Amino acid sequence: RPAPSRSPSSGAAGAGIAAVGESYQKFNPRAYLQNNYMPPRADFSSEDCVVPWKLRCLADAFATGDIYGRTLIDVGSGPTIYQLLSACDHFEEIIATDYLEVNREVLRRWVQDEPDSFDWSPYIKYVCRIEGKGEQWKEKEQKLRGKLRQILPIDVHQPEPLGSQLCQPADALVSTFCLEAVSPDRPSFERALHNVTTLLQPGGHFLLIGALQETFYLAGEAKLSVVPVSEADVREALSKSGYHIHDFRTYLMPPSLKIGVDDVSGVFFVHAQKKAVV
Ligand SMILES: C[S@@+](CC[C@H](N)C(=O)[O-])C[C@H]1O[C@@H](n2cnc3c(N)ncnc32)[C@H](O)[C@@H]1O
Ligand SMILES: O=S(=O)(c1ccc2c(c1)CN[C@@H](CF)C2)N1CCSCC1
Repeated sequence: RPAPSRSPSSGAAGAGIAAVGESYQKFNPRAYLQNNYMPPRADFSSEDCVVPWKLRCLADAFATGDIYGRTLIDVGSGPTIYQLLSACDHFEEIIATDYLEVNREVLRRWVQDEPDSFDWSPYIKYVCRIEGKGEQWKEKEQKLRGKLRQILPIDVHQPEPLGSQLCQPADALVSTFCLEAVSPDRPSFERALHNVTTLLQPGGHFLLIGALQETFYLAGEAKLSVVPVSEADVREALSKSGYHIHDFRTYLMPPSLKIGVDDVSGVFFVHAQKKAVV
C-alpha cells in the first residue's frame, strides 16, 4: 500500500477544506463590501476607528523604508484594494490573488475604472492624508491601477498556492482576513501559512492582518466558517513557518461595530520577516 498522501486533499483535513471551498461558491462580493467597507465600519472620523487604525498600521510599516522590492503578492485579495494603498510606492509590480473568479473580476473592473466599481476614494484620500506626502488621491489611485498588473487564482491549501504561475518568489506578501477565514481548523491554518510562505523569498517581509476569535462571517447568502485564533495562535503559526516578528498590534472591536455580519472580537496586525536561510 502506498504511504498515505500528506496532501491536504486527503482524509479529514481534505474533507474540511473541500467544505470550505464549497461554502465560498455562494460568496457575494457586493454584500461583503457592504458589510465591511461601508458605514458603520467605514468610519474615518477618529483615529480610534477600525479603518484609520488598520490603514495606519500599513502606512507605518511601509514608512520604515524596510519593505520594498520588485514584486509584492496580496494573498486572498477578495474584492478589496485598500490593503495595497501604502504598498504601491514601494514595489514595481503588485500581484493580487483570489480563489474566486467573481472576486478577480471585481478587481479587474476596478483596475479598468469600470463605472459600477466600488468607490475606494474615502480610503485613498485617508491614506494620502496620513502618508503626508501631499499626494493627490487620484494620483495614488492611478498609480495603484498601473502596478496591479496580475490578478491570479490562488489556493492557500495547495503546497504551491499559485500553481506553476509564479516564476520567482516575491519580495513581500500582504494578506488580510484570509487565512483564518478559509481554514477549518488550526492545523490547516498553520499549513496554509506554511504554503504561502513558499511564495516569499528568504528575508522578505509579510504584513498579515486578520480576525481574532471569529467563528463566522456573512457575505450575502454565504455563511462562512472561520477558525478562531488568538494572538498566541498567530505568533505560534508564524514561528513554525520561520518568521521573525517585528511588530504585533491588536484592535478590540467596539460594540458599535458588532453589527451581526460576523462575530469578530478584534483585529490583529503583524509585520513579520521570513528568516534568511543560514
Ligand atoms: C474574508 S475575505 C478577505 C478579503 C480581503 N482580503 C479583505 O481584506 O477584506 C477571504 C477571501 O479568501 C478567499 N479564499 C477562499 N478560499 C481560499 C483559498 N483556498 N485560498 C485563497 N483564498 C481563498 C475568498 O474568495 C475571499 O476573497
Ligand atoms: O475590521 S473591519 O471592520 C473588518 C474587515 C473585514 C473583515 C472583518 C472585519 C471581520 N470579518 C472578516 C471575515 F473574514 C472580514 N475593517 C473594515 C474597514 S477597513 C479595516 C477593517
